[in-house]
Amino acid sequence: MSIVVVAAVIVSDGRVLAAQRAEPPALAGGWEFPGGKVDPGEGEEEALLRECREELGVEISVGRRVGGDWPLSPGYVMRVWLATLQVGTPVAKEHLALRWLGPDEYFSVDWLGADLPVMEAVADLLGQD
Ligand SMILES: Nc1nc2c([nH]c(=O)n2[C@H]2C[C@H](O)[C@@H](COP(=O)(O)OP(=O)(O)OP(=O)(O)O)O2)c(=O)[nH]1
Repeated sequence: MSIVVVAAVIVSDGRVLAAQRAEPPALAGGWEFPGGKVDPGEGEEEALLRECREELGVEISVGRRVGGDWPLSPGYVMRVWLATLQVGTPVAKEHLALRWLGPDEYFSVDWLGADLPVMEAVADLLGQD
């Protein structure tokens, strides 16, 4: 069984939230979607809510799933959901920086390798709205 990493694509006013990793050194500086590993005994949606609270200080509503299992390093998969803000404004508690990316900026940050295809799928999904 792979370890599951959950990630939220928070969409607000047509922009998506990107977060710049602070660690580990191999990933620091790269951009990702907020999230993290599901704890033992924890549900995936529960983990997503917890990570957004811990990392951004916000409450989110979880929307539709983006794709299936996105490959990370061996033994890890990432599952991704669209989300909207319910309470609060995101603050970078654990990231180096946050950026809201409009449609013309989706590919303007240095996404982690695993995240580039996710951003492409998100662009397709949001472009259909
Ligand atoms: N959260 C997140 N992690 C990603 C993304 N893309 C990507 O390759 N990863 C990788 C980086 C990490 O190796 C792993 C997620 O681990 P994490 O460090 O964010 O998880 P966590 O908050 O539970 O961390 P910890 O408790 O182990 O410190 O997945 C992404 O978009 N979001």
